[in-house]
Amino acid sequence: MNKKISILGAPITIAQPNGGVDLGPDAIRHTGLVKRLESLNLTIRDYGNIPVPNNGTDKINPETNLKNLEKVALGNEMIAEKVKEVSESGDFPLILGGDHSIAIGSIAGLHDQFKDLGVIWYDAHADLNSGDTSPSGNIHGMSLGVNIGFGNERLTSIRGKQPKLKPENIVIMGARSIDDGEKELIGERGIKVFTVHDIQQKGIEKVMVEAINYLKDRVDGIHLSLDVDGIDPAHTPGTGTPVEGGPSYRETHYAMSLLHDSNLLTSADVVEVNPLLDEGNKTAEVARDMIAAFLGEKYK
Ligand SMILES: NC(=[NH2+])NCCC[C@H](N)C(=O)O
Ligand SMILES: [Mn+2]
Ligand SMILES: [Mn+2]
Repeated sequence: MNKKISILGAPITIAQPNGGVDLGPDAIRHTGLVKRLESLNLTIRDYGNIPVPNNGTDKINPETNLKNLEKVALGNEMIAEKVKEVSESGDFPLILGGDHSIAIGSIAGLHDQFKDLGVIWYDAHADLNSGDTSPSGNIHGMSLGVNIGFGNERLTSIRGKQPKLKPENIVIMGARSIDDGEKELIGERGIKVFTVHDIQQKGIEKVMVEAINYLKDRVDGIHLSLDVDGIDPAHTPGTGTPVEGGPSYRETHYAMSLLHDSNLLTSADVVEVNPLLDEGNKTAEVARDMIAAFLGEKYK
């Protein structure tokens, strides 16, 4: 495992409607993240927060069915630049959101270095909408779609027009709220999805091991995109689009630990922590614990 970790705050909030996700990176820092990671013998550099534009509107553009397209694109261009820089310096990029649109920038920034990046998208949602299929116009529900080259060109062309991910390099895990248009795309492109029913049936260990085995021979690194709403809202109430029935803290923690042990993890983003919707700072604390788990913390 890479021992040098670079933290980037990516506080985009205008790709979804709830104020407060912009405070996510600092809420996670306030849990003592850096100390906790230093105790794992990791070297941590914290670059602070990228000054993304966050003055948006809640109006949907009737032509595109998107909200705040230009500003979300600008913010993601800034994120992509910074992620590219950090990743090329040889550090492990750890990007703290911010809403899940930030994965447009983070993955675009990794693309120069990782031409066959694998992604584990741990999320209640698939985030495979586009303006044509979105029920909300919220770009945070479109970021995985954008990364496979699907959706508005202003977003898919960030750092070059080529798709940043191959559909067969993606595993979605924990899904339990997938829109009809997303289901179609999953079928068409053959994207691997483990829903919460698969987790229930096989157990989290089998699911994670299957995911790793599925990816390991075709990718040159694995990026984890951890949406905290992937975890059951009993543990992560501070998030804008919670969905009942998710994997528990314990299951997720074990999954993160297995992912660490695969030795394939090369970067991660942790998104959708909204301290204004939280109970105390509970959700950020869970985020910190999951980060520690995928960076190698063990119980004994
Ligand atoms: N990253 C997220 N929390 N996404 C939620 C997306 C919800 C819904 N599928 C939408 O597209 O509007
Ligand atoms: Mn989600
Ligand atoms: Mn998401």
